[in-house]
Amino acid sequence: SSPSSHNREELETPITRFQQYLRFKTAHPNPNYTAPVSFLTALAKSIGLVTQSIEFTPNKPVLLVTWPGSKPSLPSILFNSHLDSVPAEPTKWLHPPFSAVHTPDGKIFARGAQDDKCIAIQYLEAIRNLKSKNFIPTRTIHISYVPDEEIGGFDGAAKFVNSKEFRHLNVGFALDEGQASVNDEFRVFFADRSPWNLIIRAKGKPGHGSRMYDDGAMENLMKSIEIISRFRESQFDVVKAGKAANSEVISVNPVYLKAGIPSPTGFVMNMQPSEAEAGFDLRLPPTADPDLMKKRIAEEWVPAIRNMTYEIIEKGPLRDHMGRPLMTAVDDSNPWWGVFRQAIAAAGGKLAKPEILLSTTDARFIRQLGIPVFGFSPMTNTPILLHDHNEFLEDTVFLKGIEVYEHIISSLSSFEEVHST
Ligand code: MET
Ligand SMILES: [Zn+2]
Ligand SMILES: [Zn+2]
Repeated sequence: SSPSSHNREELETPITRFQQYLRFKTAHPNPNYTAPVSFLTALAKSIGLVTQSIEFTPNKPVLLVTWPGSKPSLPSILFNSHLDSVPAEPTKWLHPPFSAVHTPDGKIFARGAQDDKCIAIQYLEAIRNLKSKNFIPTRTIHISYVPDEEIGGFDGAAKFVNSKEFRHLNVGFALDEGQASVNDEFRVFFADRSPWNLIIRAKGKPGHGSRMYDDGAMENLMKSIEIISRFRESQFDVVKAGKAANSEVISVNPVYLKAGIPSPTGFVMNMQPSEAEAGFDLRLPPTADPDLMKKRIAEEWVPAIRNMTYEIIEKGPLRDHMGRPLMTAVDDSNPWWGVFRQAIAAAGGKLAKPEILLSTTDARFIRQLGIPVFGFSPMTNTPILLHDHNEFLEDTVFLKGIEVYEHIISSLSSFEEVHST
């Protein structure tokens, strides 16, 4: 090869490959999927892995990377990550969010550094290292890179897991993204909370801004907001009293308000509008009763007598194919739990008590099939910055994660005792 390409190879490291992947503009509402899929395909091929790109929705590819095992009849292990990112507000960042600046103190700044482009590259780098140590997997290892997780996954993971292609993978156990840990213990997640979007629309009597009267649209909406705030406080109090983790209660947060009569300078100030709308992000832990929640919304939060309508958009399943809450067992009934725990120990890591994830991932679609899944992103001593400004990951944490996945991949793929799921 030419001297310049030789130099380039020497300059390429796991960190620079991570930076390259971070630079693709994968933020919604217009994520670029083509470029990162080409990049990952080339990277996987350079390691000697098999790749396949499938479009279940036009222009929304799922990239599947495979390392065949020596006993391909055994259920396989799947490592999932999503290609897309949430948007970033560049003016509020120290470094441009898609520049992947590596600072002298070792931080790599980028939207997606934690959520979840780190694991995308770590999976491949771990396999590269295992291959160079001549490790032969027993079970087949698959990596999936899916689109649209951040907007619900319906054109991504949801379609993928319900495809014949997915059935043919014969997945016995899967890992998906987790969340950073602020201390030195790795966190592992056995369930997600399920997201609901609640939209409340109020109608009411319009009138002069100076008048106080009943049944105005704003008045009606504000009453709902007050009642919802009290529910929010009751849930938060349980957390503050130390009786439950944040992820074990029902959260509800207002995410938008829409009302008022626009004027060239802002809003008309002396008119009470006849329509008002508010949007809420709700998250239900797997133990929550969805019917009770719906009754509460209908009877307490948005009673029809107050001239309001509402819409609940359930963004994903709450129960599996057997009607059970979507939770992966973290005891001896799940043999993968022991294998996973031992792999973390072998990597010199400490594991925190298994948790429910505060937010939501594509893992819920895989769990719905009855396949055990853990959420796991190896980031210790790291502030939790997903969806925040100045998202970063430290180089040493990223590199340690590769080592952790080497242990995980080798342990899981060598585990032979479970012959069916
Ligand atoms: C609304 S589906 C999940 C999207 C994103 N991962 C979240 O937790 O908000
Ligand atoms: Zn994510
Ligand atoms: Zn996210």
